[in-house]
Amino acid sequence: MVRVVLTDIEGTTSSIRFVKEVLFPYAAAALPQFLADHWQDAAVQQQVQALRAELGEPLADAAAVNALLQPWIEQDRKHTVLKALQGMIWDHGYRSGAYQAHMYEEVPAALRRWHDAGLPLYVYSSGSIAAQKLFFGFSTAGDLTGLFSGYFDTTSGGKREADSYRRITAAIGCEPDQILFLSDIVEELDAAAAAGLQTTLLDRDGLAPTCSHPVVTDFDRIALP
Ligand SMILES: CSCCC(=O)C(=O)COP(=O)(O)O
Ligand SMILES: [Mg+2]
Repeated sequence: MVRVVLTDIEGTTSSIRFVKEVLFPYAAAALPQFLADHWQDAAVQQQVQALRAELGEPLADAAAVNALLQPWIEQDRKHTVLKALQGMIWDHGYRSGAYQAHMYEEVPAALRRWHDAGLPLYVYSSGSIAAQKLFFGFSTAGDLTGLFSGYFDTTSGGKREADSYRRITAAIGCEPDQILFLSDIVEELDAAAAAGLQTTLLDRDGLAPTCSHPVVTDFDRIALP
């Protein structure tokens, strides 16, 4: 019996295209100036320190960090530090009205329906928790953050690792098989299933590979209220 819904964002609630063609280019263009302007900020220095500790590189100035991260944006690296910095940069874009986060048409009503039926809703995305809150706060369907009970990002672990789903299950405080995880990536669903979660693949383009998970094209085809 499903008691909790845990959803991915990119390719699941929202189009991959919005993330890759709007958010990532905005972050890439703004990153050099953002790092220069906010180099002394504690939140930025915390991320730079994490990079130095991981890579053993001096990363002495904003230009060095920018040179490191630009290829990571290009490669869509799901690195926690990159995701944290992207979230800080997107804040300005959302608040200035440069863009709104895309939602597939049926998603807001389905989320509201599930929420109103008493199902707690959670997000698990590679985007930072701050970026997730912005995403649902400034969406094409308005502010949807009131529908969610919590958010998880890669500080809980990578989305293709079963242990991440075990940590999330413990944080939510229910049995694993009471959680339905929604994603467009088979490897993420495989990891969730290995941790005992129920799973459903969102196949937005009808191109999904054969897999062991239930497959639907949109949220209205998920067997929930
Ligand atoms: C919610 S922030 C924008 C999306 C993002 O940066 C990202 O990496 C999306 O990854 P997901 O795990 O939602 O596929
Ligand atoms: Mg996804």
